[in-house]
Amino acid sequence: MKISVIGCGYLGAVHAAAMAKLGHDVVGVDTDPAKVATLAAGEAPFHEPGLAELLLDGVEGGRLRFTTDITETAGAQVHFLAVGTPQQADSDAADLRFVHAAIDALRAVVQPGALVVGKSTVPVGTAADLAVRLAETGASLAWNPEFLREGYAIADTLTPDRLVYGVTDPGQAALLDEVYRVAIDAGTPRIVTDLPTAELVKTAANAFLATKISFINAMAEIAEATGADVTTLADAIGHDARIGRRFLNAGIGFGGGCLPKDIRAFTARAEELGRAESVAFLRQVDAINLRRRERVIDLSVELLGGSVFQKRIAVLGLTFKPDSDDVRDSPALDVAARLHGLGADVVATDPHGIENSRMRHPQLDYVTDVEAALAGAELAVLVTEWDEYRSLDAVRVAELMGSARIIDGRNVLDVATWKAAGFQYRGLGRE
Ligand SMILES: NC(=O)c1ccc[n+]([C@@H]2O[C@H](COP(=O)([O-])OP(=O)(O)OC[C@H]3O[C@@H](n4cnc5c(N)ncnc54)[C@H](O)[C@@H]3O)[C@@H](O)[C@H]2O)c1
Ligand SMILES: O=c1ccn([C@@H]2O[C@H](COP(=O)(O)OP(=O)(O)O[C@H]3O[C@H](CO)[C@@H](O)[C@H](O)[C@H]3O)[C@@H](O)[C@H]2O)c(=O)[nH]1
Repeated sequence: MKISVIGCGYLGAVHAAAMAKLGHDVVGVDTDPAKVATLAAGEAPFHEPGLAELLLDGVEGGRLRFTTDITETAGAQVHFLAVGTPQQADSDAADLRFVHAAIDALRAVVQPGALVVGKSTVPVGTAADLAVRLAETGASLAWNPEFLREGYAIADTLTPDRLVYGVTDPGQAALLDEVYRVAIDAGTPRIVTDLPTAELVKTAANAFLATKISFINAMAEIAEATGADVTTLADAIGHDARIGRRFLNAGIGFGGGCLPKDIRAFTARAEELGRAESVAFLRQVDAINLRRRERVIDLSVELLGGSVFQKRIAVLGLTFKPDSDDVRDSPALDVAARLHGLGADVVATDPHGIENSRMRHPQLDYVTDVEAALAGAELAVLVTEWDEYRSLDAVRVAELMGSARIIDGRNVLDVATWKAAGFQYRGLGRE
């Protein structure tokens, strides 16, 4: 099938490459010429395991190309919309200007009978507005929200947990079944519903995930006040299948290009709908999450005897999670910048996040080698749980550092081992 993908950032690049892998004839469109040049060369513009191989395979196989010219999408039967929906600069609401620009551009080229399929995360009600804007073209609109996780994006796209179609007629669902034939034949559950439900499924899923993380981080705050251990607590409640252990890892909290902005946009949309109280708890979810970053700063001050000023601190991790180079709303980068702001001599390291961090915070010192970051540091702060930081040898780290102090901002180190190596250890909600 001929498919176009409008917007080839994180979601769009992965989706285009995956659609080509499924045998479709795919053209990806983006307004950023540098990104298009990279993608057209079969290279990944960001770090995502497996993406580069998939892109190269598609481009060399002739099933995948990229362009800045939207008129090249004219023959497509299905146009996926994957442009960004960031938080507005001056409010919590989603900025829909890229969605509107893409729909306006598509209006001029889309053929009657074609299907435009929204994948971006949008406030509930957006799709119905867009359908009206498209009506005169003879094309129709469906919504097919995306649930991929960075770091697992390829597998999540090729073999998703579920497919959700928001449609206005059964023919749209049949066409989407053809797009996802491989997953459908493999038994992937598929939920066919209306436009607002499909939009809301996505928003609700991210709100739930964020709430689960803030719930365990709230328990971490109580654990800190009582000497309880939040990791043991998570293990214990997680054995209850109704609760489940996943997404109960306490630490410095959630970041990234999705959960933080999506819960804020949901709150803003609920206010517009006159339903502010229904999701008022999401303000608490956000506040708990941001307080965990403060906690790392407070612990740093405490461990360093009352001030971080001119103290050398090694910050291990910059990305919002491992296996990604994404530093959008990253708690790790935020902690590094705040410590620097307090006058600490911060040396930050990350396997893949330095380039993107430097663009946002050029004032920080970055080193690629973790041992170089640790050398002579008075405090180490582990804030992204990359495997190479989880597996650090405590005795070797103690030798490298001037003094053995560590904050485990992701609760991934073995407390007994680090204490045995002489460390003053602080986790979040434990020890
Ligand atoms: N990143 C994820 O893991 C993920 C997962 C699920 C859903 N989402 C949602 O998908 C959407 C995209 O997220 P992202 O992380 O890929 O964002 P992104 O910022 O990485 O990518 C957006 C891309 O759209 C391009 N663009 C903007 N306007 C355009 C236009 N008019 N025509 C063509 N291209 C245009 C930009 O140049 C950019 O490359 C958001 O709504 C996000 O919430 C993202
Ligand atoms: O127990 C946990 C689990 C996650 N996190 C943090 O939560 C954030 C988000 O993690 P994750 O959800 O794995 O990353 P994303 O790639 O942002 O994926 C989320 O956002 C996407 C965009 O909407 C959705 O498609 C995904 O389903 C949803 O999981 C990261 O900072 C993690 O460190 C925790 O602090 N504790």
